[in-house]
Amino acid sequence: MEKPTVHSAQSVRDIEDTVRTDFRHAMSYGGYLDLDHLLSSQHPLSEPEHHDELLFIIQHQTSELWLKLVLHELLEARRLFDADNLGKALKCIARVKAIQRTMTEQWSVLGTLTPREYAQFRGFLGSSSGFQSYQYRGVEFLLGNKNRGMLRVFESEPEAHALLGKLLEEPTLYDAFLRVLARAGYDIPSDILDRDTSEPWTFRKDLVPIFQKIYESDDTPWGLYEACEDLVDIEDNFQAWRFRHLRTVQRTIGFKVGTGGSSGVDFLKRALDLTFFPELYAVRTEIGN
Ligand code: HEM
Ligand SMILES: N[C@@H](CC(=O)c1ccccc1NC=O)C(=O)O
Repeated sequence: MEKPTVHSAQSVRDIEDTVRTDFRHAMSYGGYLDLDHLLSSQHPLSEPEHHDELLFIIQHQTSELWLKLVLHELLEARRLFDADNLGKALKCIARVKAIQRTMTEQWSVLGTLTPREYAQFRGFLGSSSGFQSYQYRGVEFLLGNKNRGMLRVFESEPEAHALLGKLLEEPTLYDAFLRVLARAGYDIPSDILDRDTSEPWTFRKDLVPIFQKIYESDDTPWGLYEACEDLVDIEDNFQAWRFRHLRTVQRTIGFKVGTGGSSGVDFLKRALDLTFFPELYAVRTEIGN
């Protein structure tokens, strides 16, 4: 006779008696997370409502939540660089890198939106566009892609304008790191340390031998080497996000002009030529054994 198969798995789990069920006077999940607010913040505009507009809204809202945390962590990393607390700064950067990977993988969700589905509600988006994301622009500013002209987009949003104005003036994460290097004894030219930090970063050839020393010397403190590689990782991850955005845009709207007024794919392509930390890439050409 065949043995009966024993199934230990069940389809119902008992709720333990100790599980709390009365939240009239106690903090609950929804209360702590303000879910009423969060989950009533999706307002599709299409009429009749298009099934896929909710996907579009949630993809953007989750991206904005992650960008909020990226900004929070990068600001803390910059503060920790200023305090010469390299270990903790790198912990913040590790979190940023993990968020970036999640944001890049998230494009696969929007990739399920077909061109026709998007065309059916695109008209309801009017002139709104990701180009107007102040948090995205804030991250770019903090990483060194400063552009005063971008502020004009935010003239009708005073808080966003003020935040970007501040980030435009302040030192970038890279500025803060170069100051760490100067304090650690590396010969960073003084005009770099005193530069007008509201200007975009421009390539400095004289930094390349300094990075070469960091990369080639066995005496380099590990944290400094690691910080250099982390910056390269951040730039790499940023470019991967831009590339997936570009490819998603191309498969969804082809070569149509953007709702924000740009040429679309062509405009986005040009962002792939941008670099935050050019010397950290240039040094690779010089590295020997
Ligand atoms: C079907 C989906 C999407 C399409 C067709 C699309 C299209 C575009 C286009 C054409 C631009 C150029 C500016 C313009 O003229 O509008 C742009 C910029 C931008 N989009 Fe999207 N986008 C999509 C999804 C997203 C998502 C999910 C995000 C996440 C936040 C996003 C963030 C941005 C950002 C930050 C920019 C500015 C990029 C830059 O300055 O280089 N986009 N998008
Ligand atoms: N620029 C997009 C529209 C778009 O994607 C969008 C519209 C409103 C809010 C966020 C958006 N996302 C990224 O640009 C387009 O041209 O179709």
